[in-house]
Amino acid sequence: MSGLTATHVTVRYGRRTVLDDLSVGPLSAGAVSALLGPNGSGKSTLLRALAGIEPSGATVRCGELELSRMRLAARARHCVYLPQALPPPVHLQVLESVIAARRAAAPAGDWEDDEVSEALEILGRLGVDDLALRYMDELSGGQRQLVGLAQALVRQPEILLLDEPLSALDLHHQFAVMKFVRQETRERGMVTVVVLHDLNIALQQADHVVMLRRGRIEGAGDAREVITTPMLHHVYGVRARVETCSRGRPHVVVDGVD
Ligand SMILES: Nc1ncnc2c1ncn2[C@@H]1O[C@H](COP(=O)(O)OP(=O)(O)OP(=O)(O)O)[C@@H](O)[C@H]1O
Repeated sequence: MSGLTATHVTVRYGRRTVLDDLSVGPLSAGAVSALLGPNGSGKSTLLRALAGIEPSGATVRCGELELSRMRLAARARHCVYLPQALPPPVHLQVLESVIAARRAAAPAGDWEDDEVSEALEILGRLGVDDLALRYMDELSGGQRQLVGLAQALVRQPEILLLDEPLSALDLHHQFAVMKFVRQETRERGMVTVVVLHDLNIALQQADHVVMLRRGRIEGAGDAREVITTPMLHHVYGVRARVETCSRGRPHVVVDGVD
């Protein structure tokens, strides 16, 4: 499957136009693309427009799939969106909730026989299989975020849209989750788009970045080419350097704000 492309993305909230005729992509299959930018720059709005849950008039295509012509339920079978704010937890065991997500993705009568082992495997790869029999409404914020990721990944979408999936996670889980998401993206040839605030994670983990500012795309491409001193000043209003650490990896160091 080739990449995801969206053209003519226009979103208005009341009289305010937040995204004005934006074009994004192609965002490659088998690659992780990161949406970056300051608070309020339009990252979540763009992600919701890609998912089809924010009316935008956009044409959204992925390979042969004309997503913008599909009804939401059909679109959701190809494209899984994990919102920034997860819905309030229900009184379900973690394992039940992951299996329910898997079932929601499959047409009735087409359920997997081994859905318990599949759900446990995903939970295990996220390092939370020990939570399988705990109840969702008794989990911490970070644990809920990890289970939300398991629910998204178990649906095996062609397109995975994650809005700040690391926001509640500790250092270990931030890296473990990005590693897992990268592996799954490559192995399954998914198009993965993830909203991130941590530019160092984007530099290390994203194959492609899109930098937004006030609803406009200021740069798109390889993270090292987009995340530069002038760009950081222009977009975030910070005085910053992109240093190379002792292992040869780029790292953003902020010296001050304007
Ligand atoms: N439901 C809404 N009604 C009105 N305005 C909204 C709504 N949702 C978002 N906005 C506005 O649209 C703009 C873009 O918001 P969006 O949530 O897409 O930004 P963001 O880049 O994801 O921000 P953050 O990093 O803070 O999550 C902001 O100015 C925001 O106030």
